[in-house]
Parts: sequence; structure tokens; C-alpha cells
Amino acid sequence: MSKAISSNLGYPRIGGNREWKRALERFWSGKQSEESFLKEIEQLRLGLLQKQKEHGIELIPVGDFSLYDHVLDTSVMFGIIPERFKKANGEVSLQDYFAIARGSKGAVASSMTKWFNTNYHYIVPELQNATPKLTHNRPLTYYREAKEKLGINGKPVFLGPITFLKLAKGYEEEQFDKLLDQFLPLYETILQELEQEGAEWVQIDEPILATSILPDDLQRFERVYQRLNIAAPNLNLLLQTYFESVGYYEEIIDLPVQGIGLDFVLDEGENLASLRRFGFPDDKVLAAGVIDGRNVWRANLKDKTALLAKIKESVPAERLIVQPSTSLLHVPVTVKSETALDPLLKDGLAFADEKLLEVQVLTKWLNLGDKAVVKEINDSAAKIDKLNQSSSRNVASVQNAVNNLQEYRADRQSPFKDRQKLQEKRFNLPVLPSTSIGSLPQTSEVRKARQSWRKGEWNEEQYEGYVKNQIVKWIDIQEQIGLDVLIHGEFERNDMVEYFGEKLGGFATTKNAWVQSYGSRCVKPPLVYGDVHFLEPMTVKESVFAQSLTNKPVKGMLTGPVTILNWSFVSDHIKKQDVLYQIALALREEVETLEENNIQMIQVDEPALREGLPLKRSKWDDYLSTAVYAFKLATASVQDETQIHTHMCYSEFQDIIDAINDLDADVIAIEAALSHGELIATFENKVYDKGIGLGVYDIHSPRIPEKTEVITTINRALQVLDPKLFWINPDCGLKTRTEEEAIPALEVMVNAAREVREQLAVKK
Ligand SMILES: CN1c2c(nc(N)[nH]c2=O)NC[C@@H]1CNc1ccc(C(=O)N[C@@H](CCC(=O)N[C@@H](CCC(=O)N[C@@H](CCC(=O)O)C(=O)O)C(=O)O)C(=O)O)cc1
Ligand SMILES: N[C@@H](CCS)C(=O)O
Ligand SMILES: [Zn+2]
Repeated sequence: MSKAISSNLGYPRIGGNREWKRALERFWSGKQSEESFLKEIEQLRLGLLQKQKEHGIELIPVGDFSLYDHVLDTSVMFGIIPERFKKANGEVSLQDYFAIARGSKGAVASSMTKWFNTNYHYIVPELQNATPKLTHNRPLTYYREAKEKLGINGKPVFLGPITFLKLAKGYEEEQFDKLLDQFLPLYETILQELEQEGAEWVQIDEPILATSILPDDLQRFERVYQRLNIAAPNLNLLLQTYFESVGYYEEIIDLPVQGIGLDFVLDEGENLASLRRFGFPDDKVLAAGVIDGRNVWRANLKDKTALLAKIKESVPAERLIVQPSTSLLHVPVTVKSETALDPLLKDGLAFADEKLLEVQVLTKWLNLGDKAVVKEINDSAAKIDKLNQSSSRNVASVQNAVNNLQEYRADRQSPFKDRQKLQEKRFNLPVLPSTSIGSLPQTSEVRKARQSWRKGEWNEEQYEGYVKNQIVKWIDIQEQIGLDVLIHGEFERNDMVEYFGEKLGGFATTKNAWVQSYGSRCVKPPLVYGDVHFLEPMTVKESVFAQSLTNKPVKGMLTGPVTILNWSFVSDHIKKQDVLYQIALALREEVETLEENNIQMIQVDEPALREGLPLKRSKWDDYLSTAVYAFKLATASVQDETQIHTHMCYSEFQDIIDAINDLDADVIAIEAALSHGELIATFENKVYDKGIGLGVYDIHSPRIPEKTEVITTINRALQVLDPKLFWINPDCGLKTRTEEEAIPALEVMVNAAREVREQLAVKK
């Protein structure tokens, strides 16, 4: 390289107006042919590349685009198809690809779990009996496409072999190296073909390097990259890490590759400290992730030039690539769409497109110095200063409360065993009580109703009336099905976090700031711009109304502090921990108001508790104790008779069972079906002595479970969990399902519960 260059690691797939989501859903519903769907997707994909070029990116990622998930793409490229989806002719059609992710009539979907510490979910590769083969060179296909159609000499991006295997399941640890040896020749072929085609750089993502890897893994990295480097000597391999600092800096920078990508945003500068302490090899390029790829706040370019100046002391500009710290998959597309935001706030934001411009400015600064970009740099600092000085950011009473947390009781009055007796008496539930997680089908009718209200076509009364009718209808349906503990259905909520963002002080919400969560499903994380505070009751009206319709208990339904924090974009100017406690205190007021209004069971969901766990084990204890404290701060002030529930989903929970226990919730409903019962094994070695429901069917698939399957899952769980404490529930909320899917599935679940209840009665 003769100068610093600008680069990107990955760009949002969904399109500025979620064109991608709409195309996928049209195709799945049979409203669009495969040919026209693929044509439309191709246009979208090319448009995204073109846009990155127009925003000044020189090294543009190709192959990061996906029709569902990039981990699934990697599996399919290597012929890793679960047996139940395999065809006799060995081919994998587009339908098969989607079936692995979404399930089909005859087969359950593959597991889905969190992509490291993000709210993006990937499809877990299943390696049982796998014979890896290169079915097609995916990076090559997209490299060619960009070159031929747009004249872009792209940077193919793909998942590295060690991270891919670490994310997969279906093998024993002892088999790891044997498997790696099966994949290595395939990676060699990918690289050789790219080299022959004229590619200059490839980005091999190995985010596993930011986790607590072991010395054995380090040796694997040495072996693997030695081979890959020899396989394609004229291709530049950029080993890309992100999400945290790397654990073994000195060893990693010496790996036989031409470039190393490091995250200089997260982790309080640990990568920078290592760089300054140990230096950087003269024969390598450093891809410096200096623009935050995980948050949406404008970068203070003055600070960023100071950061780059420090980096430059160890690596000269001509060996620097400037880039975001992670793929931009995790941020929305452009601030331009936010026409309704307060201009002060809007000026403080940078989504994917604006981040690319920031990268461009910083690259110019490295190459041409201050003068070339003085306006842009001063402008960014001025906009941030203006926002920081805004009075809306600071609420003295909230800051005071967070400074005096000792005044708030964060433990229940009595231990669980005592509360349990009181609650048994109060609720008088059967053994294996059945319930569901909270949301009920968010049909397009429900969403249209909300849209009509938002547009002003419906007044408040009309919309409230509509929501009430939904609640009436579904309380009746739940009674008919025979569920023991009911829910109101969350019909008034667009999303379990955004809804609270709309109601709490210190938050702002956006019009179009969508981010992919899994498959075609997107979320719009709210913005925390100032001190968070309770303004007025947020959920009480709907819960009280639902409870008035039935004698069965209806659970109040809140999202917990850790989840609200993790699934929002929190401004850098406030300490995350303070925001967490502010949210917890606001929720505490909501919990107390629900209780005052005779809501006797309150569920506080924490699906993001596991996701927020730092990648390095050394940081777990601090994180978990803070998270547990925040949950208790929000929930512990209730009477012993009030039953606190919580719920978690789509994560690997084995490591945090003790923290889950420490939440001291009376009941937890936890996803287990989609991880195909693996969680159950955890309880073979761990005693869990509070109420627990392990999800007994997968809600993210349209497939209706068989009663026998559900019974098998329940019986398996009962081998390790006390039937007196066991609850029956689906994996997660039912908002993504249709009525025709949700009702029969709940019926199957309730009938399965009845049957097992009878078996238990006979055994007695
Ligand atoms: C539990 N999960 C959640 C996560 N993160 C969250 N923030 N929220 C979650 O619930 N992470 C882990 C999992 C991920 N699971 C899901 C499940 C489902 C969705 C989902 O369905 N997303 C919807 C968007 C939901 C929403 O905000 N809807 C709004 C706006 C709806 C809309 O698009 N309106 C249309 C017009 C109406 C119409 O004609 O239908 C429009 O604007 O064009 C609302 O309901 O008001 C999705 O569609 O992707 C996400 C994560
Ligand atoms: N109560 C929420 C939890 C999702 S994790 C729901 O049911 O959708
Ligand atoms: Zn859930």
C-alpha cells in the first residue's frame, strides 16, 4: 500500500426501507417466484455495494450479504446439511436453505443462537456425520459479481475455519483437529481460486479470537494460517477480529497473514494498550477499527484523530486500513430517513452510511493531514458538544437516586421456600401449570391498526378499543384452550424494548432505524440520549383490563433492565451501568404500580442477560453481579405473595445458571426446544430449586408440534427437574406466528401437559 485506505467489514443487508425483508417474506408466502425474487435481491445486493463505493470506501466487502444468515451460508457452502434436510440427489435448493433455518412440515429447524454478544442470531451448523465438501466457492461468486457488474475489486469476506467450527455443534472436543483437517483443504481451494481470479485482499473473520481462547486454540491458529498463507501466496489475508480486544495480542500479530484487523472501540482501549506496549510487525497491515460498528452515535472525529495519531506511532499510515470496529450489520442504514427526530439529536447520530463517511474523513486525515478535513472534524466535535450541553440529557433527581441505591431494597422479604408456600395458597395451580411467554400473534391487522393510529387516521380511543378487543378475544381463546396462567398478548406493543423506549424519559425512538435480528425479522432499538426515568404507568392499563376478564391469573408483562439496556443504543456520554440502574428504578415503579393494581404475577423478561455477557470469562463475575442486582432492584420490592416470573431465550444458558438462580425470580420460563433439549442436560449436574419452565416447543417455526414430541420433551425435563416446580410453556412469545399456528400449537402443549399430569398422578 502506498497510503492509508478506507475499508468496511460488512454492510446491512436489509436495505434502507427493509426491501430485503419484504422480498423474503413475499417469496416465503408464495407471492413471488424464485426467479423474480432472486433478480430483485441481486439488484439490492449490487445497490449496497455501489452505495459503499459512493461513500468513499476503497476496500468494499463482498459476500457478506446473505439471504438469511452468513453462518448458514458457510454451512451450506461446505455441504453441512442436517440429515433431515438432505435430498437423495445431494442438491440444496433455495427452499431447502430456508427450511434449515425455519423448519419445514417434516423437520425441525436447526438451532438458532446469539452471534457473540449481539442481538443478531445465527443458525448453528450441525456437524454430526458431516463430510465437508466445497459445494460452491461462495466468496468467488460474489467477488466476480462485483467485478463484472460494478467494476469493484471487492474484498471477499468469510468466516474463518476456527470460528466456524467453534460455533458449530455435533462433535466432541477431541474431534476438533480432525474436523479442522477436513475443512482446511476446502479453505485452501477458496483462497487459491480467489487468487487466480485476481483478488487482492480477503477478510477472514475470526471473532473467536476476542473470546477466552485457550493455548491449544492458539496453536491451531498458527497451524491453520500457516497453511492458508502457503496455499495462496499472492493473496493478502486479513485476519479480522471484533467485538472485544484479542486475548493473545503478541501471538496473534505474529500469525502468518498479511493483515490483522483489531477493534479499537470496545474494551477501554485494551488493543491500543497492547499495540503501544508490544508494537506491530513491519511486514503487516493493521486494519484499525476506530469507528464504532455497534452503536449509532456520531464519532467525535477530534478524538478519533487523536486515537489514530497514537496508532500511527506504531504503524505508519501506508500500512493502515481505516474501518469500523465491526460489521455494520448491527446498525441501521442511514440517519437521513429520520425526518421526525429533534435536529439536535439527529445531528448526534451516525448510522451505517454516515459511519462510512466518518471512515472516509479519517482516512483522508491520515493521508493528507488536518487541513484536508478540518471542517468535517470541527463540525463533528461541535455537534456532539451541543448535544452534550443540552439540558434534556441531565435529570438531577435520577442521578441522585442512582447515587443512593442503598435506599432501595434489592432482596425479596422472604426466601423462595417461604414465598412458595404463600403463592401456592394464593394461586392454587395444578402441577405442571401451563402458560405462555407474553406476546400473541402480531398479525398484519394488528400492525395496520397501530399504523393507522400513528398516522392519525385513528384516534387514541379507536386504537385502544381495538387493542381491548384483541385482549378480550385472546383471553377467551386461552380459557378455551385451558391454559392455567394467562397473558394479555402485548398487542399494544410494537416491540418489547422499543415500546418501553417510547414510554420512558431519556429515550427517543426512530422512524426507520431497523436492524436485522434473525432471518427477516428486524428490530428498531430505541436511543438512550439522557438520564432514564419513569414518566407514567406503561403497562398497567392493559394488564388490569385483561385481569378483569378472567378468574385465572394474568401475568403483568415487562421487559427487564438488562434487556432494555442491551437492545437500545446508549449514548457514550453516560456510563452504561448508571443507565442500567436508572432503567431498573423506573421499572421498579412500574412493578409497584402493577402490584398496587392487584396484578399478582409479574413477568420481567431478560432474554438479553446472557447475550450481554462479556466475551472474556475474566469479566463475567462483574457483569453478572451487576445484571442480577439490576433485576432485583426492579423486582424485589413486591410482597411475598406476588409471583415474579422471568423469561430468557435463544442463548446458551449453561454457563450462567447460577446467576439465573440469583435473580431470585419465583418462576423462570427458558427456551430449550430450539436448542433441541441441550439445556436439560445442564440440570443433571445443577440443582435448580425455583419454579422453572423449559420451553417445550419451538415458536420460531410455523410447524405445529406433535403431542408425542412435547410429551417426550416434558418427560425428559422431569428426569432432572422437580415436577412440583415445573411449568409448561413455549420457547418464547408467539408474536411471529399466525392465529392458525398459535392456537393448535398451544392446544397440543396444554393436552401434552394434561397427559403428563395424569401419568404423574397414577405414579403417585
Ligand atoms: C425476542 N426477540 C427480540 C429481540 N430484540 C428485540 N428488540 N425484540 C424482540 O422481541 N431479540 C431476540 C428476539 C428476536 N425476535 C424477534 C421476533 C420478532 C421480531 C419482529 O417481528 N419484528 C418485526 C417488527 C416489529 C415492529 O417493530 N413492528 C412495528 C412496525 C411494523 C411495520 O413494519 N409496519 C409496517 C406497516 C404495517 C403492516 O402493513 O404490516 C411498515 O412500517 O411498513 C409495529 O408493530 O408497529 C418485523 O417485521 O421484523 C423481531 C425480533
Ligand atoms: N414477552 C416477550 C418475550 C420475548 S423474549 C414475548 O412474549 O414476546
Ligand atoms: Zn423470548
